[in-house]
Amino acid sequence: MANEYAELSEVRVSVQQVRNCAFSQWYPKFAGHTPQAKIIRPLPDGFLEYLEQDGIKLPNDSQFGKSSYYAEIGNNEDNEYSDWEASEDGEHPQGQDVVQLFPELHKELKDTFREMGPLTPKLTWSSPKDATWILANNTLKCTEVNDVYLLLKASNYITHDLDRALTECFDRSSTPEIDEHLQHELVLRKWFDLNPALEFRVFVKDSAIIGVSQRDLNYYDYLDPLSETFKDLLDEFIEDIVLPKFPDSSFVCDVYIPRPFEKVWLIDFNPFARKTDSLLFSWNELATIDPYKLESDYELRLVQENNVARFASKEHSENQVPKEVADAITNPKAIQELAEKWGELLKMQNAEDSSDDESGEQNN
Ligand SMILES: Nc1ncnc2c1ncn2[C@@H]1O[C@H](COP(=O)(O)OP(=O)(O)OP(=O)(O)O)[C@@H](O)[C@H]1O
Ligand SMILES: [Mg+2]
Repeated sequence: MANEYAELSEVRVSVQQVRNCAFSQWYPKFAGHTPQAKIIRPLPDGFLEYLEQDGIKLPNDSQFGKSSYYAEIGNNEDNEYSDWEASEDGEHPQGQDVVQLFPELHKELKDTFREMGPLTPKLTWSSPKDATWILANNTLKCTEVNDVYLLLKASNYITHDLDRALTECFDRSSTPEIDEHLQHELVLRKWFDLNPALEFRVFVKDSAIIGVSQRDLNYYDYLDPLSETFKDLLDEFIEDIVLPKFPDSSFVCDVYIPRPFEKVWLIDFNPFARKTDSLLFSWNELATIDPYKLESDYELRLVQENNVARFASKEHSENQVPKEVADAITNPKAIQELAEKWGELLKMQNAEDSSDDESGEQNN
């Protein structure tokens, strides 16, 4: 009975390894290989306090120009909320004091939008990927400062960065002072429309690639024939660009390889640790691959046509709605089409149910 189950393989991660993956630690080393970003560091205490507060309050300052969140809302007969009455000075009652917590940062963010245009935010390690539902476009694309606040406030991943980033580290208790001196940063990445099919996660162990996974877990028929092209590009990129500059020999690195498949873009570093999503691999598998004994080349794993259903319930799916529904929200014609499709599906299902009943009756 003793060895009936294989033990879970240990994947040890140190505080230093996690810190190496903080955006500001690696970004300056990879200029020209990673999309443009601005790092704001240190963050004012008032902003961290704001992020930790329950509830979502948005600033509504008239000083720096109007926000679309307030531009069209006014107190009129059609929307007589009781809250409005509390505010006699014409200001939105919700937002009166928020901006006072971090006025300089608020201004800096607005200036950054003016310089950079649309952008996507990230805290020290994590982006608010689980909170896209809160923006009208259902993506991480922000066009104004309030989009940034909404995403960050609505995300559990951001809370994790603030409260539990180092919990998994084996040497954490021996370095308690590190927790106190953790300096968080806000990263503002210039937005570009990337094709999720061409994003990959590269697992590097002891300076060798041990596996690569597609990052978006949908099936794309054109990826398989390109596997060798991707592997050649990745081998060169990790060997020549990443390994000489990244301080660790084991890490997980996210990349983007757009057409015409000549250049690899670095998106992010993550610790080689269980809390990093292993996507199409399992951590047990990754932990037990010995890079010195890899029999053949590493595997670039793609979602196959016949196993899409396995990944049908995706990460953050509790926060997602089908794309058709999201699109339909802004398009009346799409709503009509969606309703028609839905009706057809219901009819089909009813037909199936009644034929099941009939065959059931026959069997009885
Ligand atoms: N500059 C950008 N413009 C548009 N989209 C971007 C940009 N940078 C990143 N993204 C998108 O945001 C996603 C999340 O980014 P990133 O990998 O940095 O987040 P993360 O929170 O570290 O994710 P994980 O938890 O999986 O490590 C990427 O997969 C990519 O699709
Ligand atoms: Mg990451």
